[in-house]
Amino acid sequence: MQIETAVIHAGIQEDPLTGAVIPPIYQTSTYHQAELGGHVKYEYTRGENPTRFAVEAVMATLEHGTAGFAFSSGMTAIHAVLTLLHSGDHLIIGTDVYGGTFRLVNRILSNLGITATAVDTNNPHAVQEAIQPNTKMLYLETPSNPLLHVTDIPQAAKIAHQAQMIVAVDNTFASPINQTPLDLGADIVLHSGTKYLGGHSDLISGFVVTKDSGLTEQIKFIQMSIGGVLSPQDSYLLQRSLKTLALRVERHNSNANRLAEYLNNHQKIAKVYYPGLINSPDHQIAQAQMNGFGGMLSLELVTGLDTKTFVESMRLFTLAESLGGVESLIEVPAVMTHASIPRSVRLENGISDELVRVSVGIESIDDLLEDMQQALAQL
Ligand SMILES: Cc1ncc(COP(=O)(O)O)c(C=O)c1O
Ligand SMILES: N[C@@H](CCSC[C@H](N)C(=O)O)C(=O)O
Repeated sequence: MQIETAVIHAGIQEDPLTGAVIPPIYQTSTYHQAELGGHVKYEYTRGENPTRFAVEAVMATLEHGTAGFAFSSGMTAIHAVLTLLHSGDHLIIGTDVYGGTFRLVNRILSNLGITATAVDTNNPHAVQEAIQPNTKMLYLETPSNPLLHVTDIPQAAKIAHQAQMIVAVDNTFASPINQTPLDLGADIVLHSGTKYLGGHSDLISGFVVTKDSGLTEQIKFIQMSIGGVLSPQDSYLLQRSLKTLALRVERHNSNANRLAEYLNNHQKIAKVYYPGLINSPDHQIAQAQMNGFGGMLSLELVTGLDTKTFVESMRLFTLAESLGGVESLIEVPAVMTHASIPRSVRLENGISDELVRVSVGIESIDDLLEDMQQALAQL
């Protein structure tokens, strides 16, 4: 089944009670047991809920896995994956990951005896050198937030697997339409479902997808034990959103490509970060492992131009955190999404104070270009 069909049909079974073609919202915390200990599949909603199961099944299909797990946020999904690690374990993580992931690893996991080394995950020597006898996981984000760096997943996974490490990939920026990491060697794929999967900036959610039965059992146990599951209402909304994922991402891709080309040739722009640009250092790898280059780009203005005036001059691009919704957003990572990373670390990793990140929506590209043009003209 092609992915454009899977987003609509995967995981859908007619409701056995009514024949409803859309999975109903089972807004219940618990289920009647006909006899003591006599439940078959559904016992308590933290563990089992048909509406959540339906969206989990779609995500497993879209990511080419065997099991999906829906969480109340992307951070809860990431936390569930990192809970596979135990005290004394070591983790290798990309230098350019979402600020909240950095904070979780460096300020929460570190208190639990789990250590981490941040490296450029696209540098095989750096990954190899960071491996310690107790290294259990390689955690990648590709394309990365906010610099859109691309990691060669098969190459990184090969090195990690030689050392018996688990490879987890945050696929939020790509979405399963543009990239399926499990096909490229990853063991676990995870998402902030708040972004492209939800697609309408109206809910917070997270997903984990696995294919190995051992990892599936472990994540299932962690999800049920820690909780943080996606509610039935949000599971329904997410499932509804997924039906248009392929269409939306196609438009995000083409709008971002057009905008990146425009900005790349603009005299007031010093640098554009977008893997779809032929002059991007990430272009070749992106082309090899992605079906589309995504709807996210970052830029830097030429020295001396005021970033604040620029972002505040936008009319259609809303100044706000988050990404992946139908509407275009703009933000400054240093003071917004990545403010939780200490400045020195941020600068060392290439995230300047002036970096601007753009989430290109699905509006008319002509209107988006016009808005960008008028904002740049203010400088
Ligand atoms: C790449 C990436 N992963 C994970 C997260 C965390 O997701 P959430 O905000 O849904 O918890 C975010 C943003 O928040 C993100 O940008
Ligand atoms: N203030 C929040 C930051 C949310 S960032 C949301 C999203 N990942 C993005 O990159 O836009 C926090 O500190 O967690």
